[in-house]
Amino acid sequence: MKITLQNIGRRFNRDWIFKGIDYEFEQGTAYAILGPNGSGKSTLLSVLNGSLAPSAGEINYLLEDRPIESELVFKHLSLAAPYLELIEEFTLTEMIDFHFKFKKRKAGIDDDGLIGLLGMEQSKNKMIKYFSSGMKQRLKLALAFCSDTLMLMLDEPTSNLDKQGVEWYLRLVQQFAAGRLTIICSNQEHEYSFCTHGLDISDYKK
Ligand SMILES: Nc1ncnc2c1ncn2[C@@H]1O[C@H](COP(=O)(O)OP(=O)(O)OP(=O)(O)O)[C@@H](O)[C@H]1O
Repeated sequence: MKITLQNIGRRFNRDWIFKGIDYEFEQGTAYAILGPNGSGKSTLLSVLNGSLAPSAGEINYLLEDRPIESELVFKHLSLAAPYLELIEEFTLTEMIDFHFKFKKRKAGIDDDGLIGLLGMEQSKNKMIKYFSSGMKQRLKLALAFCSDTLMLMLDEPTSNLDKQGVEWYLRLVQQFAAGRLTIICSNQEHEYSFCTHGLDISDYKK
């Protein structure tokens, strides 16, 4: 999988959030999208995952050298972000089963394996609405990591996680990000320090 940006810009009304981004994202590499609060990291991630059209420029996706339409890109990616909601009325087991109706599981990841990875054996039948904010964040991350997708896009992955949660996240990165195209939106070094490439939104403000 490869994503190519040519002269990409996005504006809301008359305000350009970023302009003139030329960049390539390649399979097997981890990228950090950096910048202060409100600089446009989540906006760029939405452009990259096909949920927001750019206002200028061209974005192209190649899967094994074949082009993919931006409307179909979602099939190949997993996204975890603060603005993505879990289904509060589901129990943990129901949420996992629902998620994997749409995405293939990574080999060897059954319900018990995933619940073990989360350390939530006691909460199998608890409704998501009774989960703490850290438990919800762990669940979003685990569902993204354990889906068999080529691209992993994580926006503020350690929000609501305590120190142990951050260590848990970094172990999942080691275990499940290898070989994928990984993109982390962040302004906290501990959550992106494993990334080998960085794109700073502040460089594209004009
Ligand atoms: N739908 C929208 N309509 C108008 N303005 C928007 C919209 N979405 C985002 N913006 C604006 O675009 C700018 C960038 O927002 P974005 O959420 O991408 O920043 P961010 O770098 O991810 O911020 P944070 O670190 O706080 O999450 C902000 O000024 C925001 O108000």
